[in-house]
Parts: sequence; structure tokens; C-alpha cells
Amino acid sequence: MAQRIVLIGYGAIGQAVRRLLPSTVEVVAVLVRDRAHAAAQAPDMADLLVTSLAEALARRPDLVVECAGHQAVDAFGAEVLGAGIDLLLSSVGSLADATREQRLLDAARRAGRQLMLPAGAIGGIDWLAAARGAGLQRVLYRSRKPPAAWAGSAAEAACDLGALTGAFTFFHGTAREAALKFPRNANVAATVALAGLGFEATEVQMLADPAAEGNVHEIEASSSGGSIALRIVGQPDPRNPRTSVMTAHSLVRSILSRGASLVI
Ligand SMILES: NC(=O)C1=CN([C@@H]2O[C@H](COP(=O)(O)OP(=O)(O)OC[C@H]3O[C@@H](n4cnc5c(N)ncnc54)[C@H](OP(=O)(O)O)[C@@H]3O)[C@@H](O)[C@H]2O)C=CC1
Ligand SMILES: O=C([O-])CC(=O)C(=O)O
Repeated sequence: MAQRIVLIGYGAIGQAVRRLLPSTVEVVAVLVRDRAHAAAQAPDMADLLVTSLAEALARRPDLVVECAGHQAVDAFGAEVLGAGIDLLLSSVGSLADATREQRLLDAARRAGRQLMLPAGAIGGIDWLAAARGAGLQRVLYRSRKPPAAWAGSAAEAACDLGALTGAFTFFHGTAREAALKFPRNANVAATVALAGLGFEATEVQMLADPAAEGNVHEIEASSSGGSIALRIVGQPDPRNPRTSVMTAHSLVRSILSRGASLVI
């Protein structure tokens, strides 16, 4: 039987996920803020558009996939889980708010459902999570993106993005500070933290670099079991330069892994 999913948000990630899903997964609703605006952009899916969670849940999804932002996690996350439906988050950085994280985990436990986090734009999450059992000692995550990818973020207070002629590190701190200060840019920092040493002990650097070949994600970590040096050059999504194309592919992988006979 086809898996039934609801998408919250229909921006760069939401649109890509819908396009990439195979026919074994049915999108039964897309929750948007402005139905008329969304219908004008995507007339083929007018029947799927809803503006309230109640309408979305009435279509009996097996899974709700958030691709909208921290505010949407606040507005809908606990209610989705409380309704007995698994929740897959794009906005992993929203869990840097400890109260929000606890509310979601409580809702998941009470309902016996899962709060699912994709690897998103990064890789190596399996290694980090396994290395926790092998004396993980230090984790550094570095995000290097072209200046335009940081437009509209707190990086603008630290430098003139348009005038940069070389790489500029505008943030160096913990994963928690990164995720809270850069809600639309530091989801990977949060994912790395949750897989490995946690929000406080994970070190994060963020750079605006006119010479960046794409959205570059690097992890350096060491454990008693070995070390890792990982570098990913992500293609920016044409609709949203701060989001890497691989993020939607990772969400699709997470969706397809639910209930699959072979899980890797
Ligand atoms: N885990 C990871 O590796 C990554 C995670 N992300 C995160 O994923 C999320 C989505 O990213 P992306 O698709 O690129 O962002 P976009 O800005 O392209 O799209 C977000 C969409 O969500 C909609 N939206 C926002 N709030 C709500 C709401 N309350 N209800 C319904 N719809 C809403 C927006 O609609 P409107 O037009 O109304 O504003 C917009 O269409 C972001 O939080 C981003 O930070 C991004 C990249 C990597
Ligand atoms: O897609 C990316 O490159 C990562 C990203 O924006 C994030 O971590 O929020």
C-alpha cells in the first residue's frame, strides 16, 4: 500500500521532494500559508493545498514531512506527533531550543511515534553516531558558502557580504549558538551535534567565501576508534541558494526507509 505523506511548506525542499518521490509514496496534502499564491504557482496541485493542520491530518497521512522552518515546527510539530503520526524534520536546527526539543520528544514518546531527522545536506552522520560508542572526543563542523547564500542572515551584521574578496569567518562557536542565530543556515550544524557530541560540545565555523565551489560542508572529528575528515561540495538549489540540492534527496531516502525490507 502506498505510503501517504503530508508536506508542510512548498519552497525549494518541498517542491523537490514532491518531484523526486516514486509512485509508492502519495502526497495527500501540502500545508501552505497562502493557498491562492501557491495555487497560482502550481495549478496542477490545487487539490492538495490546505491551510490548516486539521485539514491535512483529515487526509490520514502516515508521515508528515516539515520543509518550512523553525516557526512551523513550533506551530505543528507536537500536534502531529500527538495525533499519532511520525514527523520528519528538515529544520533540525529548531531542536537547538531545548524547550522545543523536549516538547517534541515528550509528544513522540507519549504517542509511541518517531521524530525522524534526515542527514540532510551532510554525510557521515552514521560514523559520528557510531563513534559516540567509541570515545568520540572532538567534532568540528565548518560551513563555507558563497556570500549570496548568507544574505538575509545574521552574517550581514558581521561583514559586507557583497564586498568580500576572500573567505571571511563570521561565526565560530557552539552548534547551539549557530542553530539559534542562523535558523535557515545551520540545520546541518544541529544534525552533526545531535549525531555526535551534542549542541554544547560541537564546534562550528561559518564562512562566506566568494571562491566557494558550492555549499561546502566539512566535518573533522576524532575518537578512540579512529578519525574522520569529510568534505562535501553541495550544489545549491536553484530556488534557494542557501539550501543544498542533496537535502531533498536525503529526505526522500528517509521517507523510503520507513518500512523498507532492506534498510541501510
Ligand atoms: N537539514 C538540512 O540539511 C537542511 C534544512 N533546511 C531547512 O529546511 C527548511 C526549508 O528549506 P527551503 O525549502 O530551502 O526553504 P524555502 O524558503 O525555499 O521554503 C520554505 C517554505 O516554507 C513555507 N512556510 C514557512 N512557514 C510555514 C508555515 N508555518 N506553514 C506552511 N508553510 C510555511 C514558506 O512559505 P511562504 O511563502 O509562506 O513563506 C516557503 O514556501 C528551512 O528551515 C531550512 O533551514 C535547509 C537546508 C538543509
Ligand atoms: O543545505 C545546506 O547547505 C545546509 C543548510 O542550509 C543548513 O545547514 O541549514
